[in-house]
Amino acid sequence: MTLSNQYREQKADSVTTGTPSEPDQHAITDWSGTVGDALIDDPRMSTRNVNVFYADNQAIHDVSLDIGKNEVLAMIGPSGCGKSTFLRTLNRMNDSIDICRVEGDIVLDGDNIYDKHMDVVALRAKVGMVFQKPNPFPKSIYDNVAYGPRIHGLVSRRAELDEVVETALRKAGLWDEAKDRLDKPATGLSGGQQQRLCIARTIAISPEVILMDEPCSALDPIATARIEELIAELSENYTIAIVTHSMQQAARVSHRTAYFHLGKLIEVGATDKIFTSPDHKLTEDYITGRFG
Ligand SMILES: Nc1ncnc2c1ncn2[C@@H]1O[C@H](COP(=O)(O)OP(=O)(O)OP(=O)(O)O)[C@@H](O)[C@H]1O
Repeated sequence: MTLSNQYREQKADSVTTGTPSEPDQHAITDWSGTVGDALIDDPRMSTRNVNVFYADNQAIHDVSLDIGKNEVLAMIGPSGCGKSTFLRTLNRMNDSIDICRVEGDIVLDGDNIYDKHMDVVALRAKVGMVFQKPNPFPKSIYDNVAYGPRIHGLVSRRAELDEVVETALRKAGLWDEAKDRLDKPATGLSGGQQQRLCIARTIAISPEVILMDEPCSALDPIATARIEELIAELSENYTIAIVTHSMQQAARVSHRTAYFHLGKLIEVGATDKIFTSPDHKLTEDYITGRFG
């Protein structure tokens, strides 16, 4: 066989199999389970043997992970590894995707959140979510924050509602900037202020857990720093799980870090350890920038 024919055959082979002719250094070859401290004592939320499918495509493989009380857990990993999919299972946001199927146990306060008797509206009040792009309602600043307490019937009198709104805005670090314009449209706030408003909206219904899916990706460095400070303050009262593409951000804000790769939870541990001496080669390759 001539060299050029050999090359053509190799290339055809790599195209039909979808794999490069060199072995993929980042494939998971010797899978023997998650490395590190995925399970902890007295967690706020527990997930066991979670598998997630989009039709026939399995996006999450057998993930078992606990999230502690007053803990900030960062989820990192290359694009498409399943971070957002896993995060969204924690308050059943995936329910809105017809082709999505979740298997396994996810427990909050002793209840499996996928139990058929689970009240999903009540669940989402306990497990709130902040999205990548700030998404205030087209209403006033006040009404954005008051919306949740009103629909969940948490307050009966206007004075009580005023107090809930003020407390949530204070906790979200937005009170001083917003107090003189509470009746103005929320869409008039800057991007960073809108994201803090969305955090205030989440806090206003007293959740136990706050899920954050790349909450700073649409923000400038100053607004990002403000949200990161806020995450540290909020962790005194809430459990926070955050998906981030920024390893610096994960290192700055989280107590524990979970590294996902091709839908598997490769390694979990104290953030300092994950970023200085990870045990798994794939974690090391990712945090040292060899891929991702
Ligand atoms: N709505 C959907 N329908 C079908 N497949 C989906 C859907 N959402 C995600 N997936 C698939 O699930 C896998 C994991 O995607 P996911 O968005 O959870 O990854 P990710 O790690 O959060 O990625 P990124 O960092 O790029 O946001 C990918 O293969 C993706 O194509």
